[in-house]
Amino acid sequence: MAIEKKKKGEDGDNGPGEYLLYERGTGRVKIYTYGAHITSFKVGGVERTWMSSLSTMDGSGPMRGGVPIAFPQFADEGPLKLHGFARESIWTVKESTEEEGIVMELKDNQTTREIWDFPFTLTYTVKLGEKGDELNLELKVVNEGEAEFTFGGCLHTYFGCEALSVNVSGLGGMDYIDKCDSRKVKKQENESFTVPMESHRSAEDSGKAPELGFVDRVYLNVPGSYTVSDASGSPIYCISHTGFPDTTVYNPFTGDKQGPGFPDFDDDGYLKIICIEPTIGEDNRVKLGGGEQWVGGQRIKVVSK
Ligand SMILES: O=P(O)(O)OC[C@H]1O[C@H](O)[C@H](O)[C@@H](O)[C@@H]1O
Repeated sequence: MAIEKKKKGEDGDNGPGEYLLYERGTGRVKIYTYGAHITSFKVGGVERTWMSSLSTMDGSGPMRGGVPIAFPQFADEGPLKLHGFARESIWTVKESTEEEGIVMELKDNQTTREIWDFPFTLTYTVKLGEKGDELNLELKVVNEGEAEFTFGGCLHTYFGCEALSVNVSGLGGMDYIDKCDSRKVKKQENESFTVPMESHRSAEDSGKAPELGFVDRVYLNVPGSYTVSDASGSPIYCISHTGFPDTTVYNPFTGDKQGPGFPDFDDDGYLKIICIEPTIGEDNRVKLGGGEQWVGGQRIKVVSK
């Protein structure tokens, strides 16, 4: 099989609807039409993303893990529901071939118009490289109307890893909004970033003692090229993005994951993931005139076996 389309419930699947399994080389991707949400990316049989075992899977809300798509709003940076509606919409499969990948589309409809009154087409292309160890994600936004609109968003990629021992390089010298510290703008001095040592949710924000480890940062105007390495310095993922101005780095660590906003996050989930999300944050929202288009993408190369 190169690509197989599966119906809701087929093969005992407990997910929110139709899904596709896509294989190329040693790579394998599982993606639902609900949210155009990738819930699995394996290379050589090893899972490289992560899904929470507590995730909603019945289509009644966003799924926790994999690669959710946020559009037309990033996080709570605007009037819409957290991360907008794209991750909870049903997309249409436009194309699915081994070489060209899977192309899914979302157009405005009555539901989206009630939330955000603009005509648009989103096209999401998910393509494995020939060997299967590289995954290319591309999101295209077209303004199908005449009036200008602005949008934010992200590809909220959850990378599976030993979160407490990895290093992320490529963020040194960057300014970031520390969402765990009253959105203060700070500069990352070190070239290399590790989860537990540098960051904490401030007492001011949580109302509790600072929690070592909670990371929720939006790095601004980044070049967008990162390497996630293990404790011995061996690279695990080489990641780059285009089009998106910002990068969010996110790991909820202990404590807040069990708060009202995180009932779907495994208790030990923070040990297993780091999110590195190509982002269009509040200050860099994209303006699209009638008929104009915008394209952004993330490239993930899996380096470790
Ligand atoms: O809980 P979710 O809606 O999936 O959002 C998860 C997270 O997404 C981004 O990383 C934001 O920066 C976080 O502030 C938010 O908590």
